[in-house]
Amino acid sequence: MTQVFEKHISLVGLPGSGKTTIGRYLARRWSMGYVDVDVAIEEQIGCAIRDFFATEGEERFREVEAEVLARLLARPEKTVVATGGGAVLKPANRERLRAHSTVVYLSASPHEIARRLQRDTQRPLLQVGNPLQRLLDLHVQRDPLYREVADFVVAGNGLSATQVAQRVAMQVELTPP
Ligand SMILES: Nc1ncnc2c1ncn2[C@@H]1O[C@H](COP(=O)(O)OP(=O)(O)OP(=O)(O)O)[C@@H](O)[C@H]1O
Ligand SMILES: O=C(O)C1=C[C@@H](O)[C@@H](O)[C@H](O)C1
Ligand SMILES: [Mg+2]
Repeated sequence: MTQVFEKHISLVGLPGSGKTTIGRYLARRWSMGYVDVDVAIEEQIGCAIRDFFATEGEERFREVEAEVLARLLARPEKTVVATGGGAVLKPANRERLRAHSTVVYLSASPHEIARRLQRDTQRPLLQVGNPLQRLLDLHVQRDPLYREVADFVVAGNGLSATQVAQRVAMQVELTPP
């Protein structure tokens, strides 16, 4: 179903909450473009985010992330935007997300996400001895920020990625913002 939206559709949530997976589904469903901010950042920096974190540090990464997000949200053609898990940390990013997109928070419990990402080696923030504890800490810090920026909150615990994607689609289609 081709949909005409006045704003981009942005997905926010913890690492592993399904932003990339569900973003791709929605873009296909609505015949819209899709962009993964992490991929756009890697194109700009010319290396893996994991390596950039290691060499340049998180603060520099957040600056690049803010630049890339601003550029993508300024594009006129409406796209589905899968943000990085930490995009909501900067107030300027939250303002831009709200101004230029309908924001969906994919909420999922740290326990569920830890199960999904058991064998992950790509997410720098989770390459620690106790990834579950890290996810619990990130959840405490970020859940209020994801909620602050969100037009819709969709809970994914116990649902498949397809089920979550269908719920997001129904919400956005039934309640056009
Ligand atoms: N609702 C779901 N149920 C089960 N598995 C899921 C669900 N959503 C995503 N997954 C799986 O969890 C993993 C992480 O999902 P994904 O890469 O889409 O998360 P992300 O939010 O984009 O993470 P990041 O912020 O690190 O980019 C993938 O293997 C994906 O298939
Ligand atoms: O949660 C985070 O802070 C991050 C999530 C990823 O999407 C990447 O943007 C990066 O690894 C940082
Ligand atoms: Mg992703």
